[in-house]
Amino acid sequence: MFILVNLKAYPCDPIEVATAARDVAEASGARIAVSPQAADLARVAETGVETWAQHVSPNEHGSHTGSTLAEATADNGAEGTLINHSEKRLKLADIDGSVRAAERADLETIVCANNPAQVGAAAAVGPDAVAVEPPELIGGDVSVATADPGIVEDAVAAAEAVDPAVDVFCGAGVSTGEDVSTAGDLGAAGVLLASGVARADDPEAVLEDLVSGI
Ligand SMILES: O=C(CO)COP(=O)(O)O
Repeated sequence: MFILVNLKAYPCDPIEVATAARDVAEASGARIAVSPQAADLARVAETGVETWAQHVSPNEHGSHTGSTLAEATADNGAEGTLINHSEKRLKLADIDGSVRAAERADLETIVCANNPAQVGAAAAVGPDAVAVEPPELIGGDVSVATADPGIVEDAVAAAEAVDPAVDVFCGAGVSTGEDVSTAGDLGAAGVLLASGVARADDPEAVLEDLVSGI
């Protein structure tokens, strides 16, 4: 199980979380990545933790003010990127363009989706993985795998029907090792989470509990 911690725009210290994630990953052997704000990519990557972007733009080099270039993201230490997060929705053509941009820059990709139908569409674009995150459960206290196990199973089936090589993640409300374990039992290859770590008093303790569920 891959654990990806999305820091969103939470007011946490990205280096404190990155250092904790690096240490827990090293001690446990678990794969843990941290996805900070674009401006923090380089200093998060310098901690040695696996670093992911929250988004890359579909465009190439050129006159694209305000874009997040995949190549610049990779040059600043990112190894992968989320695309189409529920809080950063894209049109289908732009999801495709962002996946292609990430491929050019050798970034691993997870395309997010609200439900199993969108998971099928996202898988068709050819990312490394897709993630189902019901928007109504994001930021809440109940894990998607507990609140709606069927949506995880249906997402796994939807991706499998399109492209069995595409891994399926789930996210929303994940905060404990038991949540990780339940997600794995439903067929998820990993979890995305944010508030459970980014808003925790002791992020390292939460991460240690999370890896106990792998
Ligand atoms: O959006 C998410 C991860 O990308 C999930 O957020 P929460 O873990 O805060 O529910």
